[in-house]
Amino acid sequence: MSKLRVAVIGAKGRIGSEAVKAVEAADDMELVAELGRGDELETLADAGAQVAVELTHPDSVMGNLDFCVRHGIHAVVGTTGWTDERLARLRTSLEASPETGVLIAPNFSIGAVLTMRFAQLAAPYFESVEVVELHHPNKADAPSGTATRTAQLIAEARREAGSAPQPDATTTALDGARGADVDGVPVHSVRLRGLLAHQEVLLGGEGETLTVRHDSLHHSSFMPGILLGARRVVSTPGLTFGLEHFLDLG
Ligand SMILES: NC(=O)c1ccc[n+]([C@@H]2O[C@H](COP(=O)([O-])OP(=O)(O)OC[C@H]3O[C@@H](n4cnc5c(N)ncnc54)[C@H](O)[C@@H]3O)[C@@H](O)[C@H]2O)c1
Ligand SMILES: O=C(O)C1=N[C@H](C(=O)O)CCC1
Repeated sequence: MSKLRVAVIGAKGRIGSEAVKAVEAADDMELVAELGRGDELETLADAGAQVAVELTHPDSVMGNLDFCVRHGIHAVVGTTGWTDERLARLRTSLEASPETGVLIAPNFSIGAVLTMRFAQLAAPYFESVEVVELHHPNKADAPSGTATRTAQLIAEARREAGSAPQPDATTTALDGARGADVDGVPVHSVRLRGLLAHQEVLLGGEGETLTVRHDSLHHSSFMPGILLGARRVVSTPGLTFGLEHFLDLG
């Protein structure tokens, strides 16, 4: 069977360099291009890439995806900073290339995907829910893509269950003290040397609390998700948001 021809954009970065090694080590894949900042995107087409793994920066991702979609190159995207407006632009460009698939995964680690699912399940059963995400200080965006998605899923679950607004008697607060408001869920961002990517979802009810915590301790935690994404995206046209759609979580 022929190998899947995979390119990595952002190949010299923290996660990109790990992705290069993971693709090289995968028996069913061939690494056909490694692009860094300033490299010509035409290289992707010249190399015959079927899938581009996009791991760059929120300022770069839209241009890179625009090229991929226009050239029918499927994409697996880990870069964060997604807004409704950006997603709408991407959906519009995909309409002109209906056979192309793009997977955007706020987090490729199975533990983080499960954290999101557990939080979503638990959220309607507790009065209070807050998200704390903790990352290395070189991260460009806050809150993290994972925390933003987690908060959105929590808010959706609470809306569907008809949950009351969260109790919060705060009338005086320093700017930022109560975190960012994502769909009514407070999200707090910590940036600390020594950390990689961590998240806690704190849930509180009468006389009890529940904490769901996930820690990515090494970039290798993201690799099985990236490889799975590359294998699946080639037969999944259109936009898929979240790795959970490629996992059988029941
Ligand atoms: N979804 C996930 O599971 C996951 C996990 C880790 C990181 N990330 C995200 O991936 C992105 C990269 O993270 P990082 O920690 O590796 O950052 P990084 O700064 O270490 O690496 C990014 C690399 O991309 C390069 N780059 C920037 N613009 C480019 C362009 N136009 N073309 C080619 N290369 C370009 C940079 O020079 C750099 O080498 C961030 O958005 C981060 O949040 C996602
Ligand atoms: O290191 C990063 O940057 C990460 N970004 C993603 C996010 O914003 O959620 C995933 C975890 C690592």
